[in-house]
Amino acid sequence: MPSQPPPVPSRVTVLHARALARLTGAAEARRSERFFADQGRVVAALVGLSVLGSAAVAAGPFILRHLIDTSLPTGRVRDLAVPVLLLCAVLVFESTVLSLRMALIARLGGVVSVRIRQTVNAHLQRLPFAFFPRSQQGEVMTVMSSDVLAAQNAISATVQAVICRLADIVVGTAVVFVLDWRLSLAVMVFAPATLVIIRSGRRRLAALSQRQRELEGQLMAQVSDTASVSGALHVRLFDRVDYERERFDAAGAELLAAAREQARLTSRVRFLVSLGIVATMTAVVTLGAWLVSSERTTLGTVAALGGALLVSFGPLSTAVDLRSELAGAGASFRRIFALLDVPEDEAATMAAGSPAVLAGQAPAAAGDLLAGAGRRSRPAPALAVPRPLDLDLDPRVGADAAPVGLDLALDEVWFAYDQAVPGPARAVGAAAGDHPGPDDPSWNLRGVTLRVAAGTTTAVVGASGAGKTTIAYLASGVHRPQRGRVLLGGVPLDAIPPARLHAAIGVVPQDPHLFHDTIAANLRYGRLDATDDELRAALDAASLSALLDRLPEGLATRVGARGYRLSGGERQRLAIARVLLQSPRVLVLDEATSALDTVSEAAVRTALDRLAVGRTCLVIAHRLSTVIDADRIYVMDHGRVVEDGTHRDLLADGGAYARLYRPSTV
Ligand SMILES: Nc1ncnc2c1ncn2[C@@H]1O[C@H](COP(=O)(O)OP(=O)(O)OP(=O)(O)O)[C@@H](O)[C@H]1O
Repeated sequence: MPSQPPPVPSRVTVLHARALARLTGAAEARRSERFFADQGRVVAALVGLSVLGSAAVAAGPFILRHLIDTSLPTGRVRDLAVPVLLLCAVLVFESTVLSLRMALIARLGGVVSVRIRQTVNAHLQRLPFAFFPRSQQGEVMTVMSSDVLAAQNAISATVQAVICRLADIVVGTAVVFVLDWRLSLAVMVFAPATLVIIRSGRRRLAALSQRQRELEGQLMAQVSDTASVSGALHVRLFDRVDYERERFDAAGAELLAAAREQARLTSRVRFLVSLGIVATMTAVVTLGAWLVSSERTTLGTVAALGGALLVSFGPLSTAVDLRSELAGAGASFRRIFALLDVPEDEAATMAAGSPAVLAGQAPAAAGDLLAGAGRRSRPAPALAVPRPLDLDLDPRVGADAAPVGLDLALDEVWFAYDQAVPGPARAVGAAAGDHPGPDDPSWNLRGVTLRVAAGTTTAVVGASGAGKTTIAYLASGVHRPQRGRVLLGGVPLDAIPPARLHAAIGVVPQDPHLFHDTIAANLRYGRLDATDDELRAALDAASLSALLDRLPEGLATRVGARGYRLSGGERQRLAIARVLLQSPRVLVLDEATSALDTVSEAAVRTALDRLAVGRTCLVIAHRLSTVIDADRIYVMDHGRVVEDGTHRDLLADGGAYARLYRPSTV
C-alpha cells in the first residue's frame, strides 16, 4: 500500500471525509480519506442507495391511501390486487436496495480496514526504535483491532446510516405535506425538535468514548504483558495472580461504569425521541380524526399519514445509537492518527542530523566537556580517509575472498534516551539548541569518541549502566545521537540508506529475540535467500548441529514465543548463527557469549574468531577475560570514555581498567 501512488480523491470522497469529521466530531477523520480516495464510486453508490431506499418508502402511504379510499369501498377483490401488488413491489425494491447496500458496505469496509492496518503496520516498521521501549504493546494492538474496526464502520456504514435517517426525515416530511399540509404542521414541529434532542450530550458521549478506548488499551496492555512468556513466568514466580486479577478488574470496573453511563445517556435520548414520535402520532391522529369527522380529509389519508410517520420517523429512535457509534469512531480516528503522526525514522534522522553536524562541526560545548572529562588516552589507530557517499557496503563483497572490514567511529557523541523518544512535538523541537546543557543528568553518553579501525577488534568495558549497550545501539544505527556523529567507513550513518547500513553491520544483542516461527525462518532473518545447507553450516559454526540432530523436525522446528522452547545458551547461539549468515563487514557483539557454558562458549568463540577475520568487531563485554586479546579497549564510566588502550597498557596504567580487572581475576 504505502509504495503505491496515492489515489486521486474525488469530490464524493472529499465530501464523505468532511461528513465523517463533522459527524464524529474528530477533525482527524478528514484525513481518513486516504483510505478510500479511490472508492468514490462505491461511496457514491452507497449514498445513492441510502437516498433511494428512503425515497422508495414514500410510495407506500399513497398506495395505502388509494387502497382505503378507493379500492376497499368498491368491495371487489379485483380492485385490491393492483395496490396490494404495488405494495409488495415497493417492499421487494426496498429489500433489494438494502441487500445491495449491505454488499457495498462489506466491500468498502473490507478495503478500508485492510488499508488502515497496512498503513499502521508499515508506519510501525518505520518508527525509530526509541518509540517501542516507551509504548505499550497492548495500546498498539487496540489501535490495530478496536480502533480500526470503529473507523472502518464509520466510513462504510455509519455515515450512510445517518444519510438514510436524514433522507427519511426529508422524504417523510414531504410525504406528510403532500398528503395533507395541515397535518404536516405537527411534523414540522417534531422533526427539528428530534434533531436537537439527538444532538444533545454529544460532548459527554465523545469524552466517554475516548475514555473507554483508553481503558480498553490499558486492559489489552496488561494482558499482552502478563500473557507474554516472560510476563507469565514472573507472575507465577512472584505469585501475583490475584494482584494481576485485581488490577484488571479495577480497570474493567471503570470501563463498565463508562459503558453504563453511555447506555444511560443513549437510552434517555432514545426515550425522548420515542416520546416525540408518539406525541406527533397522537397529534396527527387526533387532528386527522377531527378532519375526517368534519369531512375535510379522508380516512385513507390519515391512515397513510400514520404509516408514513411509522416508516419514516420510527427508525429515528435507533438513530440515537448512531451517536454513540460516531462518538466512538471519533475517539478511534484520533488514536489512529496520533500513532500515524509519530515521526518516522527518516524524520528523526533529519531532525538529529542538522547540516552543521553533517558537515563535521562538533558542537562547541562538546569540546569543553571532553577537556574536563579527565580521560587518559593513547594515540588511537588512524581513521581511514572518508570515502565517498556511495561507498560499497555490500556484505557479499569478498564472499569468496577474504571479507573486507570497514572503519567504525563514534565522533564526540552525545546521547540521551529521553530525547530520542519520538513524538509530534519532539519532531518540531529537535533542533540542537533545544538539547539540555552538558551538565544535565539526562545524558546517557557524554562526548564519546571511539574508533574501531577496519578489520580490528575493539572492546568496550565498564560498570553496569556505564553506557556500553548504548554504544552498541548507536554504532549499529538503532538510535541516532543528538550531538556528534557515528561514521561507517568515514560516512555518517545518516547518509547511508538503512538497507545498506543494516546489511553492513551485524548485531548480536544482549537479549537476542527469536520470532515465534521455525528455526529456519529465524535463521533466514540473517539472509532471506540462504539455502538449507547454508543454514546447517551456520548452525554448525555456532555449535548447534547437535541440537538440530536432536529435534525431530530439524530446521522446521518451531522455537516457541521468543524462543522459550530453547535454552538461554541455545537461543544465543541461534542468534549468532543468524548473524553468521548475514555475513556483515562490521560485527557488534553485546555480551554475545555471556549465557554460554564454558564448552559451548569456547566453540562459539572459535566460530566468532573465524568470522571476525578481516571484519571490524566492536565487543561490548562484562567478562574482561574475553577482551584481553582485543586490539583496543575503551573503558566507560557514567557515559564517558575514561581510558583506552590495549589490555597490557591499561593494566600498567593502574587506572579504572586495572581496578575493574583485578577483582574479576581474584
Ligand atoms: N530505553 C532506555 N530509556 C531510558 N534510559 C535507558 C534506556 N536504556 C538504558 N537506559 C539508561 O542508560 C544508561 C546506560 O545504559 P546501558 O544499557 O548502555 O548500560 P550498560 O553499560 O550496557 O549496562 P549493563 O552492563 O548493566 O548492561 C543507564 O543509566 C540506563 O538506565
